[in-house]
Amino acid sequence: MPNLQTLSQPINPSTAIPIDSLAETRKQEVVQHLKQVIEPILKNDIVSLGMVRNLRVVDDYIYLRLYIGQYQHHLQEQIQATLSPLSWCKKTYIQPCTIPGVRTTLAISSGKGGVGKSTVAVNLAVALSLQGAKVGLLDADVYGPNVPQMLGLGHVDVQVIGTPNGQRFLPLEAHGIKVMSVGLLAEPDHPLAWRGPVLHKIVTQFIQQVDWGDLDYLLIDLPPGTGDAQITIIQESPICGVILVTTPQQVAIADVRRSVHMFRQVGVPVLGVVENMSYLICNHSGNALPIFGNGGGTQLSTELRTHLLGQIPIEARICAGGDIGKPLTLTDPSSVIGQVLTHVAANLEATFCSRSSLG
Ligand SMILES: Nc1ncnc2c1ncn2[C@@H]1O[C@H](COP(=O)(O)OP(=O)(O)OP(=O)(O)O)[C@@H](O)[C@H]1O
Repeated sequence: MPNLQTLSQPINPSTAIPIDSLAETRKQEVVQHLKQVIEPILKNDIVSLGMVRNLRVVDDYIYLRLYIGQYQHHLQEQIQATLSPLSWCKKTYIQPCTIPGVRTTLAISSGKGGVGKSTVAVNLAVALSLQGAKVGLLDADVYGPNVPQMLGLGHVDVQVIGTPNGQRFLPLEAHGIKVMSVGLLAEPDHPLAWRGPVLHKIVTQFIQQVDWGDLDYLLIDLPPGTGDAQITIIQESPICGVILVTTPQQVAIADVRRSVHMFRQVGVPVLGVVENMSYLICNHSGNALPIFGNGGGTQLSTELRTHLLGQIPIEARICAGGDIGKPLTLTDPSSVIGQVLTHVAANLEATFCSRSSLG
């Protein structure tokens, strides 16, 4: 183990190189080596994919967290092999972070509340499921957990079961999608008044302690914004990418910009932006009316060099579908939201294609 005392000494007398600067140089060297490890399905290196986090070099030892899905454990051996030529490195400690049974974890996020993040999450889960994927939806929106209602689930007591790995929450099921929500852990109609370390502990347990079985995709519906809760969830989950939801108006766009910077700082790839409530089709003229402004999603995706994944109109049936627990993508896949999210789901399948390429 490294001599932790050296951390408090700014100078290594033998080399006269400041310890901090030596560690930083070594860290950069490690990063360059790690960039040679390519994830075979995503065809990109594990650093750019945000799979390596909390990388530290202490003395002659390397520590890192590796955020992986089920079936990516082989990357650990590759990392060890890639780092073995570093002559100064006595040992690499890899802490694998995974959600048991889950191949691909994706987050749905928004800069501000009420823009339709949960609506998109629920309908995207349905679209993926209609394409044959096994899908789970984790409603981690501690400020407004609406997913159970949007999928027609009333307030049911969550069952806890014993597994070889300890006690686990049993997810509910709706329309073929496995569902777990922070809202189910609280009294109905009561706010979830968790803050600081308590919030951190509960959210961390919540992410790790659900018995999902085998899933191709776990979608995490994040709380809106860039506060403590979001950062904890992002840091504790093996999220492979995030889809941001916004409305076209400038205040919403400004908040999404902040979110994108947060994700990039933590190293989570932003897959693209879905613009919701983009326009309203006028019953009389049939024209598209840009109620919340025009071009915000396009402007944002150009500015932040990310993709505009689709534009969803304001439609009463989307709202009604959420209220009665029957997502419009399920009841009318040819609706605009159905088409947009089917297209997004097909792109996700093409990118993460877990079923076709892995056993
Ligand atoms: N395209 C749309 N057309 C009509 N109504 C919509 C549309 N998208 C969302 N809604 C409605 O807007 C409301 C807010 O949507 P939703 O709960 O999905 O937003 P959210 O961003 O997840 O909110 P929160 O931040 O509170 O979690 C809901 O009543 C939903 O049915």
